Amino acid sequence: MSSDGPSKVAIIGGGVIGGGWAARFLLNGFDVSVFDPDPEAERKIGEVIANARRSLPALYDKPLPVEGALTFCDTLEEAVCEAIWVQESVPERLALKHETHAAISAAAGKGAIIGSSTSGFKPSELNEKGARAIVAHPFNPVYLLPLVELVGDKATCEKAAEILRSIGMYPLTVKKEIDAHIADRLLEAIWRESLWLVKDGVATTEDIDEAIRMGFGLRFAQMGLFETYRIAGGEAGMKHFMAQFGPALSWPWTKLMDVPEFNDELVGLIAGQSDAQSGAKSIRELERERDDNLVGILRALKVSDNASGKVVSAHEADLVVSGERDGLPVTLNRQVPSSWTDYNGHMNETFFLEAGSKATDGFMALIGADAAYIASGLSYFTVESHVRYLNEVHEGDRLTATSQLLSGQGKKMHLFHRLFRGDGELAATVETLLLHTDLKARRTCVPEGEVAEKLAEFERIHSGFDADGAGRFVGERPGSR
Ligand SMILES: NC(=O)C1=CN([C@@H]2O[C@H](COP(=O)(O)OP(=O)(O)OC[C@H]3O[C@@H](n4cnc5c(N)ncnc54)[C@H](O)[C@@H]3O)[C@@H](O)[C@H]2O)C=CC1
Ligand SMILES: C[N+](C)(C)CC(=O)CC(=O)[O-]
Repeated sequence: MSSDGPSKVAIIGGGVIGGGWAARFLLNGFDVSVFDPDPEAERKIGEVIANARRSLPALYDKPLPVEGALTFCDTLEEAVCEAIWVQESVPERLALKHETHAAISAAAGKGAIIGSSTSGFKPSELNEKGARAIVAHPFNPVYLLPLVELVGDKATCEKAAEILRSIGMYPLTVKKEIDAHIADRLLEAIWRESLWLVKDGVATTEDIDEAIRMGFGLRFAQMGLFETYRIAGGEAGMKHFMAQFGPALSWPWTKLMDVPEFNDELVGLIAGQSDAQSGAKSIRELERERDDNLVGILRALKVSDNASGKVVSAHEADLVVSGERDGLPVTLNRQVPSSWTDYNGHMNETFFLEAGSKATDGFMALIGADAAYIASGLSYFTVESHVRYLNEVHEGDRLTATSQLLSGQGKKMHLFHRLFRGDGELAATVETLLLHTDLKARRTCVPEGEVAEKLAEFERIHSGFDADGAGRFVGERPGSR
């Protein structure tokens, strides 16, 4: 985003991938203009964006920027005009890519990044008729998966990488151009071998999916291939692994050098089994199932600070929670993820406390008891909390917390958090008492310096506000005092 307002991105081709790019940019505050001659494009992109809205914000414990504006254009030229990034996602046919890139190059501004989502074409092929595109190959769903393979002009790839990081993605620059880049070459190997296994009657499409998701698929999200196999070599590591399994390279473990004949019979066999396996659910339902699982996995990796979880954390660090409500600081602002809801169809009790705990973290940052302070060996420990559940909260609701300091005397920090729903209703209060603690000695101690000063300042300001609902005992009737 520029200081003059949101920057504009153009999406040329708004199918599965173009729609995903549109959602990723839009939800990160960019204005997005789409050109796609399909009369159904607006409906389809609308459905993809709806799925993105319920999943992408759920990755973060902070709010994403204000959403940009989405415009559908009648011409490619109109979409591209003044865009800082033009992303082509038309079908994978080289002649169509040439035609489209000729039009984009003619219409785009000189400084605009022109990216192609191509799964397999090299930049030298895309540009053989004079265009200036780089490959920016994403993964489906583009709004959730961080990886984008960048191939082509170094300076353009560097500029593109910076923008991709700002929208929570992970740019991987491919060292030399090659057909199908990196990941699709790996996927193609699994895909071809799987087609053989179904064609030869060894396994059904469902058996193959179970073989992936019950086993090595689980490993791949967190350690990839080489780190996983290093561990599989036992204490002797990769050398031992290679000594043991190296000979398999010349055993008949693979048919990769051969491809099954691509004909109607093969398509019928695979599509028929796939329909039997998953046809009871619509594609949009399957997408939502996939997205919920991906959010869960990405959030788990965020907690363990591993793999793609690090990308989510890095993006989250750039997001800001700020502002005031009723004169009190806003210390939490986030969307309620589906993983916070339960069998009663609303936010589970546990997560009100989690939200209160995050609001405490937010308040600690405000008084200078932030990550650097904690790393210096001082922190706060919670010793008591009281949650009042006042109104239901549902998946997708915007949850905001304000924090009021009731007392900051000595070692004590007594906070009263109010949790509000997006419609402004008070959903809960979390009253919590914390003690300032020396992390090395594991003993309480009195805070000094900036933290003590800020506590005194907040206490002075916040004492002027009422704290209706604070100090109640469990089971106390409303209005009984
Ligand atoms: N589907 C996937 O899993 C992935 C696909 N890709 C790549 O993304 C690109 C697009 O693939 P999908 O989105 O899957 O295809 P798609 O068929 O879902 O969408 C293509 C869209 O382009 C539109 N289109 C056709 N001609 C056009 C033109 N002249 N100008 C503007 N729009 C036009 C179509 O109406 C359609 O909406 C391909 O290069 C593909 O290799 C990349 C990553 C993953
Ligand atoms: C099947 N595919 C080649 C279009 C896959 C990709 O390009 C990436 C993905 O999302 O799997």
